[in-house]
Amino acid sequence: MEFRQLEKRFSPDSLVLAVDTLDIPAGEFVSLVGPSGCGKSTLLRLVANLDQPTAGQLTLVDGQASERAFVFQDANLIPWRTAWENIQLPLELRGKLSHDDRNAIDTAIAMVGLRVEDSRKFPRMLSGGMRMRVSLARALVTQPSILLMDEPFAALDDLLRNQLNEQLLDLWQQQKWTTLFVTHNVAEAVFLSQRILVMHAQPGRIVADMEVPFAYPRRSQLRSDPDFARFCGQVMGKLAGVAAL
Ligand SMILES: Nc1ncnc2c1ncn2[C@@H]1O[C@H](COP(=O)(O)OP(=O)(O)OP(=O)(O)O)[C@@H](O)[C@H]1O
Repeated sequence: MEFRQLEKRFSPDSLVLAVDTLDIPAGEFVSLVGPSGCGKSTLLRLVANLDQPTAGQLTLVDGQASERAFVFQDANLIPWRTAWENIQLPLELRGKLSHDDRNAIDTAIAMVGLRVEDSRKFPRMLSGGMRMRVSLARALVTQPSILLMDEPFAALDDLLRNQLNEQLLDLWQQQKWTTLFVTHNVAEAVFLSQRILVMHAQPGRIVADMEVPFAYPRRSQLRSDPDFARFCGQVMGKLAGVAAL
């Protein structure tokens, strides 16, 4: 993913996002952190092709443009469809469902740890964590090469969030999507990512590009490692520097 002099304005006199040079290799897990309104979601929307830059270029190389999937903070499920039927939706939009599509749905359900009996339920019958698993399965069913996640676990309790973080990492290690993950939680960004981009507001710019020095697979014990706490402190320091600007 190559960003070159990329700019986004919503009106001529307000520059919301400016990314001069940024390269994200295929398969990398990158988190974006920064103050509210600094343009994190805008950057994700540009990568998702949900919005267009007003200047510059964003190039997706190596066939990455083929499939991009987006997971939002709100699971955004259709209430009158079962979980299974929600997951089926992106395949349905491509055309008539094939036998392979049905297998892909079953695989996605198994990947996110959803029970088959829960996949037959309607969203209102599922917990917040299960709804997020359905939302993730709906993103994964298309076998994306790019996964865009905008605070997907922010509404969940810490225990569940940690569990889902670990499961997400296991899946990423198997599937190696190029992943852009927006979060306000520094520990979550450090636990998940290979690289953290710290952003600054007005206009949204990347002010620090930090490599996370922990090997995969990462297990829950990492969260109580003093080196983990130290690195979180460094990221917090960059964020505090941004807030002080
Ligand atoms: N469609 C739009 N029209 C006008 N302004 C917009 C639009 N979308 C976003 N903005 C503005 O662009 C800026 C960046 O918004 P964005 O949602 O990308 O920030 P963010 O970093 O994701 O914020 P948060 O952490 O609060 O979710 C904000 O000032 C916002 O008001």
